Amino acid sequence: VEDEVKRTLTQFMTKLCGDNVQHNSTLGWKQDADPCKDLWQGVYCDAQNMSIKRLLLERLNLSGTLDLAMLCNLQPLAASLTFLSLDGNKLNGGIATEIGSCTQLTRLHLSGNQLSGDLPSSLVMLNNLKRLDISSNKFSGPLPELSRISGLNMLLAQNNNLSGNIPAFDFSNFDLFNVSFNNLSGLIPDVQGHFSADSFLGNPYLCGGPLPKTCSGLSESLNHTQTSEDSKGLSKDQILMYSGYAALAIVVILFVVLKLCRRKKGENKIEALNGAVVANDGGSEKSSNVLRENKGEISRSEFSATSESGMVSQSLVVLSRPTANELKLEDLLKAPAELIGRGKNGSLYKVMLDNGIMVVVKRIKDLTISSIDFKQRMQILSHVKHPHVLSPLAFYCSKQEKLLAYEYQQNGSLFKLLHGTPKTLDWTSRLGIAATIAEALAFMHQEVGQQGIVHGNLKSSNILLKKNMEPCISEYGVVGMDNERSPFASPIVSGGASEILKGDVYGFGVILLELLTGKLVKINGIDLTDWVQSVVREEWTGEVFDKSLLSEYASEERLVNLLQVAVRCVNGSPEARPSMNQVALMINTIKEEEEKSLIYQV
Ligand SMILES: Nc1ncnc2c1ncn2[C@@H]1O[C@H](COP(=O)(O)OP(=O)(O)OP(=O)(O)O)[C@@H](O)[C@H]1O
Repeated sequence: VEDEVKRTLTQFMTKLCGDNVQHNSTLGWKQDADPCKDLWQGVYCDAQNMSIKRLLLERLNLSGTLDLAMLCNLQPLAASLTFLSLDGNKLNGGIATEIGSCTQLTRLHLSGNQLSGDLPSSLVMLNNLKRLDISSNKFSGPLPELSRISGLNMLLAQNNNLSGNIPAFDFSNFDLFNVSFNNLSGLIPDVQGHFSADSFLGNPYLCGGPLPKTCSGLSESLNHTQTSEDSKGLSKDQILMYSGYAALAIVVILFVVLKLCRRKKGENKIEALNGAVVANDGGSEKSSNVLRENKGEISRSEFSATSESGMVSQSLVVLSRPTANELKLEDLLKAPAELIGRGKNGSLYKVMLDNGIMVVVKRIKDLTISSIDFKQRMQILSHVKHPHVLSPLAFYCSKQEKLLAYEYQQNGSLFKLLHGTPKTLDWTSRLGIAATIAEALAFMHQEVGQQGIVHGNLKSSNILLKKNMEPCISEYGVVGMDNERSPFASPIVSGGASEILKGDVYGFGVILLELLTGKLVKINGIDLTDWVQSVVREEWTGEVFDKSLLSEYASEERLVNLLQVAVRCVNGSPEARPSMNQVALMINTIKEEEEKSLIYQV
């Protein structure tokens, strides 16, 4: 790496460290070392041309100043940097206009700092940007016209001080969008059913769907209110408007009270129903009905789906639209169900709905999790979408019964693909699955891991194959809902979060071993992990690999590279395991090498 780049990076880090002058050398960022060849923490390079691709400096207690101008003014860096993450530090400063020169950036993550000032309009020049996270800072001023960045699929800007209108985004492009708890105003552009009120809450002057507040007359009075902020007295219009609100509030309160009274009645019936279900669990096998008993007693209206995504209620809460738009608890109650699994976390039913859609319903076995925790967890998970993580369609929660509905994946699981017959999974597909799952898991760890929501039960039967045979992780966050020390019980995880995440890293390592060896996790009582480790110790590494991979001439070098990643993941001590982010990067490098070699072969 060129001296100029090294110098700029060390200066950039010195500024990030602020008063903590020792910090940059403990992170290995030394002028006399090489960022790509030596161990500079958080620096990831392109192995081919030794250029800096990613700077991932999350949660390192950096309390200095962010100087993006320094980084983006240096051509070689600006031309290579694709991912910059400084989440969860205590950085000051802002986003400099020069950010517009870092044109290769696909991800910019700055959440959880003390950054302030306006967002520069040069952000719009980042044509490659896909994910922007500036949440939980002190940014102010308007949102730039980010709608002009066509590939942007995530914008997290919640918990700032942003003002002005929301640009006219095409929300169908977004997996994640949140601007809640700012000072934004005006009409929300059409979200086309993609996001719920949660993404916009806490902006007193924002109006229109999906917020319950309509815009009629409000924008006008709002402009008026904002321009005459200093004037003490209320205008006639404002008095009218506020009295209108007061009347509306009274009507809403009356409505809620009425609803609660009616629901109380309904609840008793549901509890009775659940009692029957729980009691029936042991006996119901094939072609039973998940929740059929007593259904005659229940009137239709009491089971209508809650229309607000993520709202807490006794009825079915629909999380995923449009797939589950019409899904009602009643539909699940009356549909024929087939028991397809009884794992340690509960039973799994395949349910054919009236409209022909097939869903699976997981009945969570452990009922010690409180309904509040369960609902809260579902709320959080419903906002975190990744194309390779299966989101629940809906959930149901009462004291005695917790259900989760997912779309049925007819192509089965990775377990079946690897261990069923015929075995058809070639090396390129296995490497592709490993890379996709690693990236999806790294994403989930980044988005919800710090809140203690991990997969908790990662295994090949929980990796499902979608219609296009692409893999996805199912049942993310279902485990760990039970015991009292559940990470979720104390969302403020201090220092323990990464430990919890390392359980998933282990589970992922075992999946890698299954992909590489083609063997079951337990064969005649012998643990696959122990077996692989003993064979590798004896230096018979070649013996480990699935014979079918060797016979298709898969590169042994890359098999060994992937095995090394797997062995690091299943290390006995959690702290020695890499993070999922590091795992994803390592596997991507192996995959890129594989792809290059294929091009040469052609
Ligand atoms: N959405 C789905 N579509 C199709 N098959 C599924 C779906 N979810 C799970 N399965 C499959 O159904 C079977 C039973 O699933 P279940 O979750 O009960 O088993 P498990 O993973 O062994 O148990 P547990 O997760 O409780 O430890 C597994 O083979 C799994 O791959």
